[in-house]
Amino acid sequence: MLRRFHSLTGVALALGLAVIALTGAALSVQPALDRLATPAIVRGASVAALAEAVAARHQSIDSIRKRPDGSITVAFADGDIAGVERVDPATGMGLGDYRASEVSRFITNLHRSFLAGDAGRAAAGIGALAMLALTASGMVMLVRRLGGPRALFRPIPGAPAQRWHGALGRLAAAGLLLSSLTGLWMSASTFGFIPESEAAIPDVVASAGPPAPVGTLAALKVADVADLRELTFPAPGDSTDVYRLRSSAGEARIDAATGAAVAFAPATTLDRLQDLVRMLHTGRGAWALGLWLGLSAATVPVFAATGFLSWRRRRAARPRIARNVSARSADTIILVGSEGNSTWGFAATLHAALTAAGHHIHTGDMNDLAPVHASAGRLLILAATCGDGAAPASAKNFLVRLAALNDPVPVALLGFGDRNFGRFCGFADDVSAAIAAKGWPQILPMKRIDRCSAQEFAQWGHGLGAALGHDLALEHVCEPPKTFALELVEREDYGVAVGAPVAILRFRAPGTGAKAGRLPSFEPGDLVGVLPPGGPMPRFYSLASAARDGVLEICVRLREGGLCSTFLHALAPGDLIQAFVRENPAFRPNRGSAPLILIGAGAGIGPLAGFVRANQAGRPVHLYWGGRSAASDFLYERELAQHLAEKRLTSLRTAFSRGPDGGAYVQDRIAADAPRLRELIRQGAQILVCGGRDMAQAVTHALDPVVRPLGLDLAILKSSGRYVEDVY
Ligand SMILES: Cc1cc2nc3c(=O)[nH]c(=O)nc-3n(C[C@H](O)[C@H](O)[C@H](O)COP(=O)(O)O)c2cc1C
Repeated sequence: MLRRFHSLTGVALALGLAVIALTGAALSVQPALDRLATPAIVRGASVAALAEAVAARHQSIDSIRKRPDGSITVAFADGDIAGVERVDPATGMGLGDYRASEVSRFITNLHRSFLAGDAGRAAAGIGALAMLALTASGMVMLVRRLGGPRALFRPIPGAPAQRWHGALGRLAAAGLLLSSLTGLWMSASTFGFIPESEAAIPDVVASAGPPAPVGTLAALKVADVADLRELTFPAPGDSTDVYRLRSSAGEARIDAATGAAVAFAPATTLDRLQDLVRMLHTGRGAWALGLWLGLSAATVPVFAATGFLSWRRRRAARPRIARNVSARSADTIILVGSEGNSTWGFAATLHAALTAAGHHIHTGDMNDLAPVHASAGRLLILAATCGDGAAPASAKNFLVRLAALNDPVPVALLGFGDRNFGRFCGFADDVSAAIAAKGWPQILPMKRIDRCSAQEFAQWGHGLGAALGHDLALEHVCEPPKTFALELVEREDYGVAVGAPVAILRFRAPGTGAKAGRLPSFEPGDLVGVLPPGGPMPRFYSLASAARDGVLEICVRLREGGLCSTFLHALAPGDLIQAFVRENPAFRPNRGSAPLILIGAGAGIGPLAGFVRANQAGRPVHLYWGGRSAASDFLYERELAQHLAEKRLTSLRTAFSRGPDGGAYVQDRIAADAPRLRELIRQGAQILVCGGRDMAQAVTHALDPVVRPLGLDLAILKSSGRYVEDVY
């Protein structure tokens, strides 16, 4: 709901908001430029002295004014010549004619009203309201996505556009909130929604005596130029007229003969508030604030672009759900937990079949679970599993939200997973346990779907139909992922002598010269899905290279009876495969310069070697890796030696299970290095683990006593993104 509002409002108003923000950013530079161009006003100079100095140079003075840019101007008449000049606030010396900048006036009008009068002013006001709502909703979404306010400064997962959108949001939110709130106030004030100041100054009668020199008037002697807004002189020759002094303290009438303040209306709280809001919006009188607001505003076009790209990407990746009614009017809610979107395809099929059977269906992310869903008759949850039994992206907050719900709803839960993983449908199991603990009624027992099986899905559909009292035929046709061709250009073979063949395979896009294809964008740790001939389901491998390396590199262990690994191991240079890339932002080094501890075994070294290769900043990187035999399967041996020499890799600890000294495992090296590792973790190190499940488990056992003395445990490190795994 919130995301829908944020996306649609952002997409609809992007252009208008970009105009307001860019003109605002341009205007924000003005206070800093003014500060450089205008002599500073030093507290302590009296208005009387300034007026006297100015009066000495002109026959008649209309007014002395402090402009919003901080300059002091004088409107004068010398015989037939009338004009406005800038003066030095300290001496009253003339600094030349005052002329407002046409450019600045144009930009101001564009900013305030799109050059379209009152209608434009109203549109600008609506723009300020939209900016406020977008900033607030964006921050709420980011906090939810990262797992709470304390996690707000964690690395943001997702595609580059999404990451930029969130990261800029964190930087610019405070400035944008301030600008939009104050802008909204000023708009409301323009249209009379905020009452005018009620302070009224009483009518006065002047003493009508001979006017005294302006420099001698007592009430002007105690008025400071720093507080001056405007001093209007009495009309020449009219002895009943008075001086009118507007200052930050209020408005006064001053007798031209006696110099006494004959009337005074102090500034009201509303006046002061108006002044404060204007200063906070424009930065006038606070140039550093102005620049900060301007920088925040300048990010808005980048927001518009990255937001639009993320929105288009989401729309393109997910099947369209036709006739998706609002949650409030639905009798059935379908919630989807998906990382790679295939579960969304199943949800679309289920949505269409139930709608055709006469139901009113609302389908959304599992993350969107809300109290309003309890008013629907039933909840159907389709939950995929990613990582090692972990929640997929669109379901990361589900369990927390579920815990906060009280009203029971009948539920049917369908898990999507792959039997080859250790925790088959592990996340759906967690959801099932949480629902059982709440005591919510179950429409059907939980079912697990292996590798997107359309038959198993259809069977579940029959069961659901029976529970609902009508037929339900779920005929789902799995959309094959869009693949591209890759050509093997190089392979290195290891481990044959120790009975564990592993190959490093390097691919590039086929074609040469002008016909050369381009690799899609990817980073080490992302996944490549390979479709083996005759196998409908892709097999995923972690990438050891980045697209900028010019090759797509993977490390593949030959598995007995493994369709895909057998296929890949049989490839010769020049052979083609069909593949697609899937981002895996959860398994990446955090940004920054904190040390990295990379731990892996066997083919798990692939992405770790990629992280080392990508370390151009000389960040401390420590690699722990386990193989079978140094002579047979020391993967990347030469490359790692070079990285050590180039300081891309700080240290390398290897363990070989068939070593001459009886053999050791990577967890043994960790245990032996406990003090060093503890110090690195104390310095904020991030740990990235890649390899088989057993190795990963042994590593957690070895690391636990390392981190405990620091008052940490692996769950804490995991929740803050400092312990991440890619386990298979
Ligand atoms: C990186 C990765 C990790 C996975 N981990 C598991 C797992 O731990 N348990 C499981 O049953 N399935 C696992 N799977 C399989 C997915 O759950 C399965 O392919 C599912 O259909 C994906 O649905 P989605 O495309 O909607 O995300 C994993 C898939 C990938 C790509």
